[in-house]
Amino acid sequence: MSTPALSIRGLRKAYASGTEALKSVDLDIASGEIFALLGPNGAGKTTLISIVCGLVRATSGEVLVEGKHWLNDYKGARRRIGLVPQEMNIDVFEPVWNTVAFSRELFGLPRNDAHIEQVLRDLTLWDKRKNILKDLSGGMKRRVMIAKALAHEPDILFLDEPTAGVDVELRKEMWAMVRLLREKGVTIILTTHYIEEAEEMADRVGVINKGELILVEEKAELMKKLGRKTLHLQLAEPLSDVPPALQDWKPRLSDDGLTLTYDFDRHAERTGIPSLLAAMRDAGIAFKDLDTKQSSLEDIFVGLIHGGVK
Ligand SMILES: Nc1ncnc2c1ncn2[C@@H]1O[C@H](COP(=O)(O)OP(=O)(O)OP(=O)(O)O)[C@@H](O)[C@H]1O
Repeated sequence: MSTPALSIRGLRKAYASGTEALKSVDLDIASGEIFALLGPNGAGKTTLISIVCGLVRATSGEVLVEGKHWLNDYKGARRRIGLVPQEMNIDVFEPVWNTVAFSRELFGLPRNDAHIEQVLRDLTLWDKRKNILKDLSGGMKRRVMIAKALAHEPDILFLDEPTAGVDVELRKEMWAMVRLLREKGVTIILTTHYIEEAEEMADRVGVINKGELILVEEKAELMKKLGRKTLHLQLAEPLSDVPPALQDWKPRLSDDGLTLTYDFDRHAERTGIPSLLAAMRDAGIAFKDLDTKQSSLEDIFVGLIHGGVK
């Protein structure tokens, strides 16, 4: 395997308050991949990013950027990384061009107007380069944040909850933007609460909970391995409750009493469907229609956080 863009080994962080935000995390990120780090509030996502970006000091463990030990080459490693933080850290009275170009200067790099122009063009901000940030839409301001993080030509880009609180249209626009960046060879690590975002974009998904990386998996593999299906039965007559005869299958009844939903493992030898249908027939419960649906990554995620990996 070629050298990972990023290697994290035994990373631990205990804050002075005593909170163990990270408990020995190991993770390799391949060059050019989009990796989504999923986790509930307080799972340790921001702490992980902050350590890799040099904003927070780890209690122990190591971080290698393109095979180089981070601590031996802090400046070099940091230059390879761009960070788009959750909070917008921009001066709203500055023009777009200055904001982005200044970010590059902060890394002590020589001026490179051609690169800044390319970044602004890629992010469709070129026409707005002279506008002050205050006059831009929310979506454009977010793009300026990305442009700032790309100004010093990093190979790895961290996006900390890139679409938190934005509308659906803007979220889709951001996704398109991230894909374009990947096509240009940037390795992307994003944290998100939105399962849909990971499902839509990531090559691999990591699930972090209470400071522990409980799962790292190819997204497609994850869906296949843990994917459960749901059977929906449209009943001929409404039920007021799930009848005792069906309790073994733990089906859920919709509020209107007209739909029974049953989760099953499509890889299991016995899905439980024939016996459920037989029990319904014996109990005199007729249905008009039935269909099955693949569980989403969201269902898998909720199952992992609350029930552990089976
Ligand atoms: N500076 C700090 N001092 C003390 N505890 C902290 C500090 N920063 C974070 N924590 C704690 O560490 C844990 C992990 O927090 P972190 O912000 O990394 O989680 P997160 O997954 O990014 O959460 P969110 O999705 O809400 O941003 C939490 O329990 C949090 O309260």
